[in-house]
Amino acid sequence: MTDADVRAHLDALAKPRGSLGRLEDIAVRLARTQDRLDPRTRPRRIVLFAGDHGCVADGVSAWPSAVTGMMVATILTGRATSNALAAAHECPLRLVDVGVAGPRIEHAPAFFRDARVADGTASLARGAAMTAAQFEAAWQVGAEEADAAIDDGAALLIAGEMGIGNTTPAAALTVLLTGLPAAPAVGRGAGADAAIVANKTRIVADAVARVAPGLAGDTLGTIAAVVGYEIAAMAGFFARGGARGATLLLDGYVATAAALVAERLAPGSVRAMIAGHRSAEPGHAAALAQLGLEPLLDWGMRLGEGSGALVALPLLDAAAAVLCDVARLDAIGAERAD
Ligand SMILES: Cc1cc2ncn([C@H]3O[C@H](COP(=O)(O)O)[C@@H](O)[C@H]3O)c2cc1C
Ligand SMILES: O=C(O)c1cccnc1
Repeated sequence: MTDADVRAHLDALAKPRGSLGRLEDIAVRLARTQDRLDPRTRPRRIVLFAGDHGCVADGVSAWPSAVTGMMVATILTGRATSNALAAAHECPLRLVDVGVAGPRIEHAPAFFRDARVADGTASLARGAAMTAAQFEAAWQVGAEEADAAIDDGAALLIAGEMGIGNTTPAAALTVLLTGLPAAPAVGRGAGADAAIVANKTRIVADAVARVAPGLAGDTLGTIAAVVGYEIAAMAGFFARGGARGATLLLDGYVATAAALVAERLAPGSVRAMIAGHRSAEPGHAAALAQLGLEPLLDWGMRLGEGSGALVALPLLDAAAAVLCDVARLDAIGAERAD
């Protein structure tokens, strides 16, 4: 199926040609991700992956690592932004601890999974963030989550993340995998001031300079040196979900860094991806451009947790509804005048 096939289908519906404007472009993209003229956005699922980052001790975030655990606890009570938006848009949510550093959750609800690979990464400022084996373990957790969602019928998948410090590995991966210099790849994350941004920029530049020579020879090991557990899990989630024919709706800068990893290690994953929005993080545009993706929204959002993808989700519902539920012009007895 080609773009032209989807356009021909849209043009045969009971409406003037092109009258739904950009919604028709979104419909084409959605249909192509599932290779069908009647793509589905339901059932769907958002999986939030949580992890901590050793580099927070090196001063890359405005927030301490303990906030990751606090937000995990908040998500478990159903009162985080991600819970609110997921509920608003009827998207079942799961939460997976793949590398949080704090105490383990006890007596968790069924939507939580403890799949902790380690108690946070080592600092990418001082050496490898994780080993190749740890990367593969986290990737596998994400792949299992995609399998479980698709086995339950999900046609559309969103990955979200919670991990104080994770815009630093996201920037390092963007620099490593797009060639963007460190300065335009590094932003304020969850509210870093100018001094933190300067320190973060130096740490990202140094880490990438240290590991980049290994990229061609040991791609997985090089990525592992600057990744985070939640990012590795999101990459495995995307690679498996895309391979099994689900639509992948991307969130912001951190999720897109995972998408870059997925595409590098499982080429072709990008065919399943739709970019929900462009984050306020300055490197996001370059990361999306590397993947050839146009964001649906550009609203200055910079939260993560899958929030931008969840806000964009109704646009895909609208595109699917048009493709699936609108009558053909010939079926109502009319002829084209346009
Ligand atoms: C209360 C709170 C809730 C969040 N939800 C997502 N993030 C987002 O901000 C963090 C990344 O920014 P940085 O790299 O600057 O630390 C991640 O946890 C990300 O999910 C949050 C951050 C905070 C503080
Ligand atoms: O765009 C993102 O993914 C993002 C931006 C700021 C903080 N956390 C995540």
